[in-house]
Amino acid sequence: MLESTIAAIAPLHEAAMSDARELHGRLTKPAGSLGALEELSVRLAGLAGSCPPPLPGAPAVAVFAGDHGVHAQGVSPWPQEVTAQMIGNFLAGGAVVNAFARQAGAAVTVVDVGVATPIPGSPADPQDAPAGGAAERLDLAVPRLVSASVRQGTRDFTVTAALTRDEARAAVEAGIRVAEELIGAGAGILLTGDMGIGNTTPAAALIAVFTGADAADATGRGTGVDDPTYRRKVEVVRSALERHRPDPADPLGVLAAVGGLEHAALTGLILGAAARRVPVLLDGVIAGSAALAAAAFAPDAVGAMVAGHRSAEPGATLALRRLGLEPLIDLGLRLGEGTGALLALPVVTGAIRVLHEVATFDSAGVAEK
Ligand SMILES: O=C(O)c1ccc[n+]([C@@H]2O[C@H](COP(=O)([O-])O)[C@@H](O)[C@H]2O)c1
Ligand SMILES: Cc1cc2nc[nH]c2cc1C
Repeated sequence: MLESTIAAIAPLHEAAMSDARELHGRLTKPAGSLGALEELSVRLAGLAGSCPPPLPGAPAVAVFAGDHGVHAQGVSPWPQEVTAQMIGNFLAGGAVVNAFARQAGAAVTVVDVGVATPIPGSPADPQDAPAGGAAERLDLAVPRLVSASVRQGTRDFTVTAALTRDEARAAVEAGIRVAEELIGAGAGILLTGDMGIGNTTPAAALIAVFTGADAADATGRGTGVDDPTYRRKVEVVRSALERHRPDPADPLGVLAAVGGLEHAALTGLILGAAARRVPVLLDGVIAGSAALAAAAFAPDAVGAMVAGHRSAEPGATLALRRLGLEPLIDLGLRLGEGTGALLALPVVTGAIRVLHEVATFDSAGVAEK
């Protein structure tokens, strides 16, 4: 499934992009006056293979959740149980992602790919929970839980590989499956979300591997760690890179060695969206690390990616720079959950709406310079 998804990812459609550039030149605005929105709309025309590209109807945010063996190294001030507790909060509609999703009109799907403790309000054994199944229709009112657990948290990658290659592949394929379900249920744009106490540590390790950055430059303060914890976090990332020496040309091996289940699943979501030529709006540093893995699997997948925002986490900027993506908003957010992507959604829709609705100089009778 991973191989066939990668094989389906193709370059942007050049003719649709030149049509979009030409149309921009005829719309009633000075050329280039919509800044980055113009190039974004051109790229989305190339992704859709048509000009104008479709308005991104039925937005869907997928929040992938997992726990991390490396949490045992004291890299986060928060207890691991908060991952499961926050899932309970997402399902009850009480988290920031829910507030922003309601504002944006986006459906919320929470995907357990590897949570270590019981999810409040859910069957004790996630294996007993009903399988996610295709959402018949995207329901905006009720957040949905998909149980796709690969294992209950990763192993501590300062001791051994976080995942086996088979586990990493299962998580990537779970993400591909979610992309296919959401697109099958009518989603015109996917948004990435994540929840996992400790997950900024594997994100930093992945970003260091794929960009070649030093551990100290790729590592940030996550939920807000103090100086001693930050120094320990940098050393944890550095020692994991030295222990595993992951090969950036082998993304599955990198995800297995120093990744996380939600990072791997997000990689799959991005690949699944790119294969179906549906845009995927990236949230913060965890999405950035997954996007690097997706680009290592399939360089053309970058054509489907839109950077929602610049997370305050320094690795996010390194990842976006490597991918050649400019973030749409830069508000110092570092929450995750998909919040930055949701805030950026109207910017993406606006960029496309211009190509649908704005009059030309000719049709509006406005004189050109
Ligand atoms: O999205 C981001 O860039 C981001 C930056 C810092 C923290 N987070 C969130 O905070 C959690 C991880 O932080 P930490 O300090 O436990 O590694 C996890 O649930 C992420 O969704 C997310
Ligand atoms: C409360 C809390 C909410 C979050 N949302 C995403 N990551 C999070 C981490 C914490 C600690």
